[in-house]
Amino acid sequence: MSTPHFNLAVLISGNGSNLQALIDACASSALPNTRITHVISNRKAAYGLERAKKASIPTSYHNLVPYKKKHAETLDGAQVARAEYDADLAKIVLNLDPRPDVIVCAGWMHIVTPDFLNPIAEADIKIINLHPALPGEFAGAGAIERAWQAFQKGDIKRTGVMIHEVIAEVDAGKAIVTQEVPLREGESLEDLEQRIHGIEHELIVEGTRRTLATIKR
Ligand SMILES: Nc1nc2c(c(=O)[nH]1)N[C@@H](CN(C=O)c1ccc(C(=O)N[C@@H](CCC(=O)O)C(=O)O)cc1)CN2
Ligand SMILES: NCC(=O)N[C@@H]1O[C@H](COP(=O)([O-])[O-])[C@@H](O)[C@H]1O
Repeated sequence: MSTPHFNLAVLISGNGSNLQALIDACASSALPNTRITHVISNRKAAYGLERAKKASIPTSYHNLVPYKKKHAETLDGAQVARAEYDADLAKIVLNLDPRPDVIVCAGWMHIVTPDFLNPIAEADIKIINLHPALPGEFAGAGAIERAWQAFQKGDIKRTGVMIHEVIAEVDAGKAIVTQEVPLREGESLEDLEQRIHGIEHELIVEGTRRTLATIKR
């Protein structure tokens, strides 16, 4: 096999089914000459860590709680803790060898601040995120359920999935790829979630591919 030209670091917080889609894509022609060189989770119990280990991908666990405890008595402690956590997260990424070309947030449930984004941008590392909604809609956590509830109220007829660039404002970065998902009368939230997850698994690979294609070697 030719030496991979592109390195990915993947950030997760949970099951890791989107990470698995990327693992499988790197092993196929879907993401040629590309490898996942590190997985970072902010939750110890994230099953995605097991998926990474099964694929022999190095992992790191980086949790916010020790930072919150350290600054519990600090003025604006929550903000200071988050800033320190994010700065350390950037150091973890920048100390990786090989350094990633792209960081993929695949169910990463932590809002990163400029304390993370700025050092990453200075190192010319791109960062993208999977979000189960369309640009400008349902930003933040719980997007699928919020869209399903809006459909029940008759407010919308479709939702969607996007891969977008990560900026300080949550889920507001430039869309790289989007796909609309029509909503169906009588469909349960669970069934909608399954339908959307299937689309996510395809879009996270396509969004990563398009991002890698912009990298000048
Ligand atoms: N600065 C940015 N950070 C992140 C982005 C982004 O676009 N800009 N995307 C998110 C992913 N995400 C939605 O796609 C998202 C994840 C988590 C949250 C959130 O409210 N997190 C809470 C903690 C929730 C928890 O721990 O269960 C928080 O960070 O306080 C909103 C949106 C990744 N980060
Ligand atoms: N705001 C981001 C967000 O809500 N992401 C959600 O996290 C899940 C992660 O699943 P996974 O751990 O199985 O990949 C994804 O299905 C996605 O909808």
